[in-house]
Amino acid sequence: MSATSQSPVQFKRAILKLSGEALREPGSTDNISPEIVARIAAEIRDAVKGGLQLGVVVGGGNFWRGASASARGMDRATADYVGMLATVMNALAVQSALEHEGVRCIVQSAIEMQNVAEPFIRRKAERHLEEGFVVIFAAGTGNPFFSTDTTAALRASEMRADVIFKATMVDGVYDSDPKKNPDAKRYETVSFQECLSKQLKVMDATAFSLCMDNHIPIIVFDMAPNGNVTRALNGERIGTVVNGG
Ligand SMILES: Nc1ncnc2c1ncn2[C@@H]1O[C@H](COP(=O)(O)OP(=O)(O)O)[C@@H](O)[C@H]1O
Ligand SMILES: O=c1ccn([C@@H]2O[C@H](COP(=O)(O)OP(=O)(O)O)[C@@H](O)[C@H]2O)c(=O)[nH]1
Repeated sequence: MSATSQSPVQFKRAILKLSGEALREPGSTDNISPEIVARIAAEIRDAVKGGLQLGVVVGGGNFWRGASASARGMDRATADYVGMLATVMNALAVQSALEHEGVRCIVQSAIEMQNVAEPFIRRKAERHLEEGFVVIFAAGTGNPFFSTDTTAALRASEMRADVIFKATMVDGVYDSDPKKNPDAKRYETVSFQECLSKQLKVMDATAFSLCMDNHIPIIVFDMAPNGNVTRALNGERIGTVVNGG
C-alpha cells in the first residue's frame, strides 16, 4: 500500500527525525522544554504500542548549528562537532522522557561516549529494533559537514526502514519557504526530483538524494499540534509525502 493513500498505512520500521529547534518552548531561554519532550515521548509511546519498530534521530538546532557558528568566524568542522554534541543532550532528554513513559529505549551515539550511550553499531541497532526497543541515534553521522536530516536518511537506509518521518516546525513542503512567502503553496505529495530541482529547503539535498537512491519516502509534518507525532507514525495522512513518484 502506498504512503499516499487516504487510509492509514501500517509501517513496520520507521525513522523519526525530531527537530532540535522544536524541543524548545518558543520565547523561552531554556534550550530544552521538559514539557515538550514529555509530550512527544507520550506520543511515541502511543505510536509504538502496535509494534512499530522505531529509530529516532534527534537534531541539535535548539542549542547550536555549525553553519551559523562558522558564518561568524568559527572553524566549520569544530563548530559541527559542537552541533553533534548538542544532539547527544537532546537524545538523553528524549531517552529519559521515553523511559518515564515505560518505553524501552537505547541511545546509540556516532561519537563514542561510553558513560552515557552505546556506540553506534549497525547490527546491534537493528537487533534492538527487532526486540522492540526504540533506538535513539545521537551525534548525527559522527562527521562534520553533514546534518541530522542526512543522518535520518543514512540510518533509515542502514536499518532498511520503510519511511522517514520528519517532525518539524512547518506542516509540510511548500513550493517556496512559507516563512518568507505567505502565498507559498503546500504539496500533498512531491517528488524527490522536484525538491532537488526547485531547491526546496525543508531538507538538505544530501538527505533527499540518499532517500531517493534508496527508495525511502519522507513524510514532513508539523510536530507542534497535540497528537500529530502519533497520527503520523500510525500512518494517518498528514503533512507532505516526498517520494519517487
Ligand atoms: N519549500 C519549503 N517548504 C517548507 N519549509 C521550508 C521550505 N523552504 C524552507 N523552509 C523552511 O525549512 C524549515 C524547516 O527545516 P529545518 O530548519 O531543516 O528544520 P529542522 O529544524 O526540523 O531540521 C521551516 O521552518 C521552513 O521555514
Ligand atoms: O552528521 C551530522 C549531524 C549534525 N551535525 C552538526 O550538528 C548540528 C545540529 O544538527 P541539525 O542542524 O541537523 O539539527 P536540527 O536542525 O535538526 O535541529 C548541525 O548544524 C551540524 O553542525 C554534523 O556536523 N554532522
